[in-house]
Amino acid sequence: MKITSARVIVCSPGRNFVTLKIETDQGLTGIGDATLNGRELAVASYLTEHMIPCLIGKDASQIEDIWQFFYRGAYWRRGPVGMTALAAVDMALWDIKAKAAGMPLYQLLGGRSRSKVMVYGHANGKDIDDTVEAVLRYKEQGYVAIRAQSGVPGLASTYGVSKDKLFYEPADADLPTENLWSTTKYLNHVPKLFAKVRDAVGDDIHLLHDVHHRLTPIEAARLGKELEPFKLFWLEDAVTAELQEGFRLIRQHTTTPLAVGEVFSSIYDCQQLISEQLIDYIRTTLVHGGGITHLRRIAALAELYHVRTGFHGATDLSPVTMGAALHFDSWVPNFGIQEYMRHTEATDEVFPHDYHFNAGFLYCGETPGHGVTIDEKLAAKYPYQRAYLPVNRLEDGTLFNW
Ligand SMILES: O=C(O)C(=O)C[C@H](O)[C@H](O)CO
Ligand SMILES: [Mg+2]
Repeated sequence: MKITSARVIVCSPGRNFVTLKIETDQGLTGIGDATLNGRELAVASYLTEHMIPCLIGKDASQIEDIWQFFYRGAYWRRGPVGMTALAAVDMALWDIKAKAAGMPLYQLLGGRSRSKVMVYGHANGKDIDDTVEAVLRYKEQGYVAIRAQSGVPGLASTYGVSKDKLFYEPADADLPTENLWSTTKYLNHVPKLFAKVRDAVGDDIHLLHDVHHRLTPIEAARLGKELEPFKLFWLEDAVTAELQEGFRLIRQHTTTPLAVGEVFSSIYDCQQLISEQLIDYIRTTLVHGGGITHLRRIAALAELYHVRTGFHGATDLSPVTMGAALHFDSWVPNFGIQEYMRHTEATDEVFPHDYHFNAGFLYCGETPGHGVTIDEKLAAKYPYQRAYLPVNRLEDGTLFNW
C-alpha cells in the first residue's frame, strides 16, 4: 500500500490545529495531529518541507520502519517540533492500518483492557469559594476525578483560571500575555484551597492539582507534604523536569503522588523519573511524544516500575489526538487516568469523531481506525491565527516558568 500524497491542514476553529492527512494508492486515508501550541507553523513547515517529500512512495503498512527512518534517519533526534511532526505521521499510519484491517485501533494494540476511560475535568475559580462551587458542578455532572485550580490572593491572574468554566484557552493573544507570580502567596494559598474542596466534595472524588512547573524541589516537597491530608490523586508538574534527579528530593519528603511529562518529547525525558520510581503518572501523550509507536515504549517502561499513564488532554491537543489516545487508554495495561477538557462546538464540527463522554468517563468508538476525521471544507473557513501561550514573571520582573 503506497503513500501517494500527504498534506498539512492548518485551521483555527476557535484555536489553532495542525493536521496531517496521508493518502494511499488503495484509497485509504489517515489523519494525525501535529499541533504544538504557539509553535504550530514550525511543525507544519517541518512536515511539508522535510518529511512529506520522503513519505511519498513509502509503504504505508511499514509503520515501524517509517518511524525509525524519520527518527534515526534525521540525525537530529528528539525535540518537540520533530517529535510532534513524527507523531502526526505515526498516528495517520496507525489510522490507515486499522482501517485496512477493518478494526478499531485498540484491537490492533492488543484489544480492550477496560470498557471505559476515567477522565478528569478542570474546575477553576477566581477564589476558593468559586472553585469549590466549580468542583461541585463537575461532581453533579458525574465526574469522579476533578482538577482544582484557583486564583491566588494578591496575584492579578493565575494560569489555569479562566472566565469560562468549561474551556480554558491559555494561548490567548497574538503576542504573549505577561502574568505575575509569587511562590510565597501560592504556597500559602493552595493548602487552604484543598482543605475546603475536600471538605465540600467528600472522600470519594479524586482531586488533582497542576503546579505548572513553578516550584523548586524543596518547595514542591513542602506543598506535597501539606497536601497529604487531602489525599490528592496527583500533584502535577511540581517542578520543571529537565533535572530528573530533582524529583528525588520531593519523593523523600512526601507521599502525595506525582505526575509529570506533558512537555516531554521522548522516552529519554522520563527514563530516570520512571526507573527510579520518582513519579507515579507519566503525562506525555501521543502528539508530542512521537505517536503511538513511541508511547507504547514509554508505557511499557513505566509498567515495569508501577508508573501509570495520565495523558495530557488540554484543548490544544486536537480531537485527533483525543480519539487515538482513547484507543490507547482502552488498551494500555497500566492506564491511570485521561485529562479531558472539552473542545468548542466549532472544533468538534471540523473534526467529526466517534468517541463520547458519559458521566465521568470517555468511550472510544468502534469505527475502523482511530475514529476521527476532518471536514476540510469547514476547516478552510477558519484560517490560522497567531496565538501565544503567556509568559510569567516574578513580581520584581524576573522571567519565570510557565
Ligand atoms: O492541561 C494541562 O495540564 C496543562 O498544563 C495545559 C497546558 O497549559 C497547555 O496544554 C499548553 O499548551
Ligand atoms: Mg499541566
